[in-house]
Amino acid sequence: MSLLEVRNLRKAFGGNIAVDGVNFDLHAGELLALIGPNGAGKTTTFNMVNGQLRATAGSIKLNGTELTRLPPREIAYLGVGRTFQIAATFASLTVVENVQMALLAHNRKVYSFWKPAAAYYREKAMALLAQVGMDSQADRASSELAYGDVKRVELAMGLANDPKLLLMDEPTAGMAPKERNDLMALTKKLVVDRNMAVLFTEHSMDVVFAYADRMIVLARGQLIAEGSAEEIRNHPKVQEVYFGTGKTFEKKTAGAQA
Ligand SMILES: Nc1ncnc2c1ncn2[C@@H]1O[C@H](COP(=O)(O)OP(=O)(O)OP(=O)(O)O)[C@@H](O)[C@H]1O
Repeated sequence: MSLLEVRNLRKAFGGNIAVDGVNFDLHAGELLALIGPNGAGKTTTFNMVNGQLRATAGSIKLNGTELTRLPPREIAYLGVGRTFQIAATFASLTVVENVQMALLAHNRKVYSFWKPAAAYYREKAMALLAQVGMDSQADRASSELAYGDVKRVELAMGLANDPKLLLMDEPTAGMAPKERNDLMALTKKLVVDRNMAVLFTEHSMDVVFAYADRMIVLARGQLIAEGSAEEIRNHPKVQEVYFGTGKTFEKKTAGAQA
């Protein structure tokens, strides 16, 4: 059985059908990219998987449990995580405190005014930071971190609920090529080490082709292709929808920059 089974998933916003009968599977230990041009329905699909949006029709099962009528909290509890965007919210906290806050949220603890955040889950938070290579920077202010390091901390926070499936919405947006590759190599390692699944959206085709085990392509709400980098690159429908968008599918020449 697949970890995640999406069947005939549909979302209409009034007359606008954002997701139109989408089917796909995702297995433990797999890094699956969800790609497609702007407005294809990627974010809407994501938001239905984690319960932020209610599907108009169709089914989403995690290990056989139907998610479509569950609230986001229950879905998180069942093992669907999502990377946080900490930049705006928790810049005033230290690195480790950010992860502690994510652990607090997951464990439904009520934060007490009289007990500083530093008192909760420090050890567990340090263990998560070690997994993303950020334990040596645990007590720094998050606001001082380089962007690539912020993304690592976000990844550690996403692991706070020990997810079976982690959703990552454009994880490498705004990053330089080297940082991008480091973050995706780390993500891939976590997928293997933890035997979890990752579903990620991404606009950088280089990242997708280099790291995804498999990819699915949406266009105007419909799934138009599914397969390996090679299959997607050569898929006529994919080439058609990307034609003119500036995203190319040529094979990389030897020595080309990722
Ligand atoms: N809350 C909403 N209300 C109405 N229409 C929406 C809403 N959210 C998304 N849509 C529409 O649904 C379609 C799919 O949008 P979605 O954001 O899922 O695409 P996307 O593939 O994530 O695009 P992008 O790559 O630009 O983020 C678009 O036509 C969009 O305008």
